[in-house]
Amino acid sequence: MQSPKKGILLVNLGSPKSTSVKDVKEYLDEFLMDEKVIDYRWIFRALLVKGIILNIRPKKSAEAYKTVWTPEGSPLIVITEKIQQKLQDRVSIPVEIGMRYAEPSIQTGLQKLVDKGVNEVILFPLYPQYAMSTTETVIEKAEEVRAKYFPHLTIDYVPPFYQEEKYIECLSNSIEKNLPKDFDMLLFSYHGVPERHLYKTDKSKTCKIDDTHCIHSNNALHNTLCYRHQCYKTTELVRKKLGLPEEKVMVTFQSRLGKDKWIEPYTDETLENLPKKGIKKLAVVCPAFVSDCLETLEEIAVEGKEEFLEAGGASFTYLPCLNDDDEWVEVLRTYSENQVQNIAK
Ligand SMILES: C=CC1=C(C)c2cc3[nH]c(cc4nc(cc5[nH]c(cc1n2)c(C)c5CCC(=O)O)C(CCC(=O)O)=C4C)c(C)c3C=C
Ligand SMILES: [Fe+2]
Ligand SMILES: [Fe+2]
Repeated sequence: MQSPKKGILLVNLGSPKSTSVKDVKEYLDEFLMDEKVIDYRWIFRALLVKGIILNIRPKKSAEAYKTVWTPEGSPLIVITEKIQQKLQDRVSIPVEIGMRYAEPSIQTGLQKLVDKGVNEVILFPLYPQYAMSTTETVIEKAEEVRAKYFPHLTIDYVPPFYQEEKYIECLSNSIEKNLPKDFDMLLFSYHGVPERHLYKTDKSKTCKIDDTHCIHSNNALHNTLCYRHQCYKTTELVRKKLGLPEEKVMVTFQSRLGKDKWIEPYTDETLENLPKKGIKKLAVVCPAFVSDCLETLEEIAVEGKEEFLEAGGASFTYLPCLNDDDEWVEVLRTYSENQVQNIAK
């Protein structure tokens, strides 16, 4: 038998190769044809994605990507690489990255680890909260790649860390560092998902009761797979850690696509309505994302700010994601270490 050699694979969502319409189209094709993202039967998904979305969206998305692109590439990839380097400096085993969509893919990342002699992988999906369109599709893809190309590899998955003590502490510290002294509300804007996705993964069959059930549920079967529950849980733990009153904190969901009902309240509608309710000084944080990306830098920090100020808001502060913050990298090291002892340098 081979002696075990461990390695870490950090997995994030992925970005297009470049901001060209062709590359954005190729990326969106792979992303939106994933049945865990658009969960229609293949024929209906293909009609919607290839027949409609890919004829309209790539041009608009490419323009949006151009506004956030850095000389080194997509912010999401560049930041994930920085996290990789910093984590590699702290552990004695190889660390690689893999993206669910586009390159460097999960297959590329696993191959790099295998080339370094790794036969036991700790795969870390960089999503604090579980969703069918994030954690679940990453695991499914990694298992597919493992079975096809690396049948002798063992993969351990780091579970969603939405309520883990060290993560909550780190997120709270980062918010505290960037939060202005004077603000009326701290808005937690999470990436949305179609409401139907919650029902699909809910083994307890209780999500359907209503939103408040999801938020306050103590049912472990429900809570481990309910994205809505986990977003509210992260928020509540951070709110308490920061000592903020309930009325100064709100949860919303951003980035919806298509005509289906997504989980509410929607970020864009809320940004328009808050000034009318006397909320003039707003701070916004996006904890579904560990690294800044198109959805935070363009949709929230630029578009969201504009919407809020045009609706009568006075100030809008976007609080950055954890990115390659040292305390966050240390949290990643600790959680990876929980899967395997003695990896610290
Ligand atoms: C953080 C968790 C994410 C969930 C949940 C999620 C669900 C989800 N997303 C789409 C559609 C799009 N998302 C897009 C970008 C995007 N999404 C996430 C994360 C989650 N998505 C990230 C980190 C990014 C940014 C990627 C980057 O390169 O910076 C896009 C592409 C951009 C655009 O055209 O607007 C789409 C489309 C669906 C349909 C969905 C749930 C079903
Ligand atoms: Fe998304
Ligand atoms: Fe739920």
